[in-house]
Amino acid sequence: MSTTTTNDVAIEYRDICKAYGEKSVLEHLNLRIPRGEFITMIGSSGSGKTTALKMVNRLIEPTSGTVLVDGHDVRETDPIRLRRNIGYAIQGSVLFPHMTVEENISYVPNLLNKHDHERTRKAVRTWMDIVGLPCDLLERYPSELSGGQQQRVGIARALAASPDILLMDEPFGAVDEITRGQLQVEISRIHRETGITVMFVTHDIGEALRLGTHVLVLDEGKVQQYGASEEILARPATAFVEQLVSRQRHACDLPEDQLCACTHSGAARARAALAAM
Ligand SMILES: Nc1ncnc2c1ncn2[C@@H]1O[C@H](COP(=O)(O)OP(=O)(O)OP(=O)(O)O)[C@@H](O)[C@H]1O
Repeated sequence: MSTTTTNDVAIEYRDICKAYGEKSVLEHLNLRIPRGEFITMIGSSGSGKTTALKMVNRLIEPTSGTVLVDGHDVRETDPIRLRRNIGYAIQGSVLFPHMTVEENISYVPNLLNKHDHERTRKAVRTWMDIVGLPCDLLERYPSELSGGQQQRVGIARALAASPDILLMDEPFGAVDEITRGQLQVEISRIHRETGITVMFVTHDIGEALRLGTHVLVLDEGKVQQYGASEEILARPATAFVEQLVSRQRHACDLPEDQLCACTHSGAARARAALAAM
């Protein structure tokens, strides 16, 4: 039985349903995300991942049910205050085009530290370092950066106000494989070092299994499985999850019959597969 108390829970979905007109998009989503977890969300296109993510910072409201952040119903929290504590990074560049890199990253910290610009100046340089960007890019405009650099600036901007929660919607979808690998390493390190709670939407099952402390698999608005990567690989709960992970297993050259068995050796093989990724 879980010993997680309400205080340890960063985000909670309580019986969330969402419909657009007649179309049901999320059905009775119940999920508790403990502080400091890195949740990856994966599923077919249109399965409700972005919808679920955007409910945390109130960009989307549920049709019924309650979303809690730090134990508080988000509907009762001022959206501006709520969003200051929640970083948000999405695919592609969403930087302000008319602002330099420094102005982009310091935008929210400047709102928060109105009188202490030196503190913000130092924080921006620290975040540049953390996301692996040289400070000589600070005076450039977004159009003068590569896609990977823009993505890193977007992550630095999302993190710059030191939020407790980071929402990422396919943040590495628009970059090449090498940059993607580097960004994955960096976001893992940032998560380890800051203890931030991360929700991360991806279409890449390898990325979901590699980055997530827990993986949420959605299909047609319903949770198919929620568990650690080893668990998902070793014991897929539904045919949908089985199909999703089978290609990953082939990539790792693991015998499916052994992975599917509910045995310790299955989990050990799954761990070995993850370590080899
Ligand atoms: N504002 C809207 N009005 C009507 N339907 C919407 C709206 N926003 C999303 N939808 C629909 O809700 C469903 C879920 O969308 P959502 O973006 O949450 O899915 P997703 O799992 O993130 O998809 P993808 O992986 O393709 O990004 C889709 O069928 C989508 O077309």
